[in-house]
Amino acid sequence: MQAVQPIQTTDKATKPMENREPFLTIEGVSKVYPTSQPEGYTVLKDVNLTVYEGEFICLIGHSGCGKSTLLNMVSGFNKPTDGEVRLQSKRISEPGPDRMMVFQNYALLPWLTSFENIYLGVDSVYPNKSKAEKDKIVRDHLAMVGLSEAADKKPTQLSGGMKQRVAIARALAIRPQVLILDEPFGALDAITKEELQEELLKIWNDYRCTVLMITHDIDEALFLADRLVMMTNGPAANIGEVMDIHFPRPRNRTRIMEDPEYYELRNYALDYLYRRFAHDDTE
Ligand SMILES: Nc1ncnc2c1ncn2[C@@H]1O[C@H](COP(=O)(O)OP(=O)(O)OP(=O)(O)O)[C@@H](O)[C@H]1O
Repeated sequence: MQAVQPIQTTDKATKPMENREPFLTIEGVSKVYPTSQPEGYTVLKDVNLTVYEGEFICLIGHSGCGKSTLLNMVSGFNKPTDGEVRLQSKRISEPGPDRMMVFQNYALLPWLTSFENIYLGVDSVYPNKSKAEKDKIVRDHLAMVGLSEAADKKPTQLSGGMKQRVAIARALAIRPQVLILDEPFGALDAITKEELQEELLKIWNDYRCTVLMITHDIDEALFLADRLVMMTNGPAANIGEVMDIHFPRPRNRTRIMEDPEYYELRNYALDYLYRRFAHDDTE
């Protein structure tokens, strides 16, 4: 039997990787939402994370700890109260085509076809490309997610998995540097979810963009991520630990699940979430 390696975690989340420049930097980020109380509600306090180019990062933590708030500050839809988020050396202050988000509820425009939903983003980011070039980008991305046949269908004519494929194609069609996924497979059945996880890994392998993904599913994180960021509970949540996931790529689900380290990591994350940072959801 293969020897089990010690689980590598860090509480600093800024561990330097050999000779690599930080790509995305979350530095001293706090967020306070206004409330009727003068001090407001501190969701996040002093969050620090360094992400390297091409990494696949999953983020896990109990409901309400501030995961979406944190990723919304990377997307630029939300702003830190203190601290800053930088992409390369540029401070993020607003949304931009270098960072695209995919949400659990797909967020497709219901009156547009799959083709038109993707075209809309391509057209706004590449206004100087010809119609033929833009059409080709859309067709290539529909093909990438296996939906060429569904180009003319509207969201109501698509299954949940198909809608999420369109949303992923739409995000990637404009070639973002960072893909931000907020529980993208949370509403899908188990089989569709596994299919899409595998497709996402293939696409990420081809594109090599940097991925930040919120999930509630430890197995999903272990299959997809290079590192699993584990949040503490709110209020004033931050990053408790970061777990390194070293399974070789390309990943094969069966092979990973036969690896004794899989259960070591899984149990470690479960223990973190349900014992050390147990959360009373009735609160
Ligand atoms: N715009 C806002 N104004 C005030 N409070 C907010 C706002 N957005 C989020 N919150 C609060 O901040 C906390 C964190 O919310 P957030 O959605 O970031 O958590 P989460 O970890 O992503 O939760 P979940 O896993 O349930 O999606 C919650 O208590 C939420 O009610």
